[in-house]
Amino acid sequence: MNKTISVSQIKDAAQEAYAQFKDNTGGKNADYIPYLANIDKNLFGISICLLDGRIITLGDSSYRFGIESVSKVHTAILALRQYGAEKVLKMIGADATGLPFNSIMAILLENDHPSTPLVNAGAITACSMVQPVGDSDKKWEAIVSNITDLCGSAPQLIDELYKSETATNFNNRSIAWLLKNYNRIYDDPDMSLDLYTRQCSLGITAEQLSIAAATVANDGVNPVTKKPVFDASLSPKITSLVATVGFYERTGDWLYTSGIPAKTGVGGGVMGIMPGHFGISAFAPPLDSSGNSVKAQLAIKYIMNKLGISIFGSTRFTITD
Ligand SMILES: NC(=O)CC[C@H](N)C(=O)O
Repeated sequence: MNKTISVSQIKDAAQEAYAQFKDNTGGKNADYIPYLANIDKNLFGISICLLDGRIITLGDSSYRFGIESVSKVHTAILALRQYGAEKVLKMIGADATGLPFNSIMAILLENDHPSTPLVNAGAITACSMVQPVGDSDKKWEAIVSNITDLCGSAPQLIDELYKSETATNFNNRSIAWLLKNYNRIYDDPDMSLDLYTRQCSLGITAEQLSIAAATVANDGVNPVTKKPVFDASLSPKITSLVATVGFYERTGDWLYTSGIPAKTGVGGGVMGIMPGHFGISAFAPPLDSSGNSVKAQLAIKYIMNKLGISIFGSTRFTITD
């Protein structure tokens, strides 16, 4: 089936989602990172970036929140840019773990068979791969400049979050050294962990994340700045990683109900990719038991279902004025 969807239909669906879920009180802020526990739980924003560069925003879409695990997508893209698709598959992998994002059990079970850059272990490995290996400052510059290219504007480090997370990331410290034990980390483990912690502490807006998602949906060309960021051949690789594990152990339920590959973070952000059509992001701090924003999930699901589209469906659609 073919159909057209107008920009005003998309705007209406987003507005309805915003109005319907604004006062939802489900979920609870992440509390294992002290900074996140204190963020206003009523914040709620939605942003959709179309491939012609138009952006539809609602609510707190320009509030800077902790990007957290959504940054795993960005740094996976950087590893893909620097190493290519084949090497990333060999050095990290592209499988779901089926376990929580910070699982140590997953590493033990996988032994030397790697998984994905979109859980903590693989994301720390991705940070270890960022070139130039051995140079923390230059690696950090590469990570930030890649995120800037994808979002079309710079993220800003939330120093308090970085300190809060560094002081409490004991589980991630174990992961970094366990990776070393299995030869699955390619730079100094402490440095790789610090880069990972810092990238998670970057402040980002829902609007910026929707632009980054739209860049993936647009074969690597940022639809707002028009800058080519990565080779078009990498887009399906990135979307497949996001589809496989974007919601950790809840990824199947998410894809089944929403129809869009998306990645979450415990800061409350979600970024979804609709290849060839748009990038979408929603942000609200309270999370479900797997660390995924309750309101962001509800909003994105509502919009997808209202528009009647799914990455798995046979309906082909064109977005018109
Ligand atoms: N799921 C997340 O967003 C987790 C990110 C967080 N920095 C952590 O490593 O625990």
